[in-house]
Amino acid sequence: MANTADSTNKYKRILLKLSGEALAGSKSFGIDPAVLDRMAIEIGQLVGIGIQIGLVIGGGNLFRGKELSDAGLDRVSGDHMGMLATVMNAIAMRDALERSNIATVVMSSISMTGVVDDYDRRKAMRHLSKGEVVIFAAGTGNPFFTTDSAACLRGIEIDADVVFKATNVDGVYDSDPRKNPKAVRYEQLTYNEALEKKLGVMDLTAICLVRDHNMPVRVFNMNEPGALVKVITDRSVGTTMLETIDNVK
Ligand SMILES: Nc1ncnc2c1ncn2[C@@H]1O[C@H](COP(=O)(O)OP(=O)(O)O)[C@@H](O)[C@H]1O
Ligand SMILES: O=c1ccn([C@@H]2O[C@H](COP(=O)(O)OP(=O)(O)O)[C@@H](O)[C@H]2O)c(=O)[nH]1
Repeated sequence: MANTADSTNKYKRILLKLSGEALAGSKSFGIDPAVLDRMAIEIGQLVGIGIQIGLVIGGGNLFRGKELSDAGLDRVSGDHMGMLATVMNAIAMRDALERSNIATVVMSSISMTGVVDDYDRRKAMRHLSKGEVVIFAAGTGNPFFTTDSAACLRGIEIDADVVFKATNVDGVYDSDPRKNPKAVRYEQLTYNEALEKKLGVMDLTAICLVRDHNMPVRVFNMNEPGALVKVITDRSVGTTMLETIDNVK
């Protein structure tokens, strides 16, 4: 793993996963420019304190392969559309970051010459080392995967200290908090517990990947202003998924 930075900075390099839905804000489809700008400002605050950021953005605000397939489309075609949706979100985020004067590169798992760069791990590492934000678009490039898996994969590849999954709930609960108001949030949770209990906050493929490579994951709510800086500086925010429970406070 990348070395942690000085004592004021717990993390040197992170992989941040934003769901596509988060970009839609209060709308059910598309991109809310105000949300994009808020996220760009928060990402800029982390860049400002020297944290290197790899970003994976979902596509659920535009297309999801499973939903298209439920509506009658071929699943692989639907997944291709879902991956292209993540590229559109990545371009929108690059635009917002660059308007905030944050150097940003989009690297796609599916070639799109002249629009975004191809994914190349070594080039990505060089951009990150220079303090540029790298947005990894088009998921893993393969159908039947999710952008959570892509985030875990890229996080491991770029030697991130941690994968942050920004979502619309406050962390991982013992059951779905949107269905069970009495659900209890975990502060920490082992990968195996999440797998055994089939906790639905992240797909099982992604959890197996982080477990096998011992990559910590922190799940937190991005809907409140300042959430990103808070989760970086306060370890009690959200839920940390890791190999064994760590009692050091
Ligand atoms: N045990 C759980 N803890 C937390 N969230 C859960 C759990 N089980 C299911 N969920 C659901 O997971 C969702 C967050 O996952 P996310 O990937 O951001 O959304 P989506 O799957 O809609 O793209 C929440 O909206 C929540 O309802
Ligand atoms: O490696 C990947 C990543 C994503 N997708 C497709 O892209 C869609 C959008 O990604 P996701 O559902 O993970 O977005 P999020 O829920 O995070 O917004 C998925 O539903 C899949 O159809 C895919 O086929 N392979």
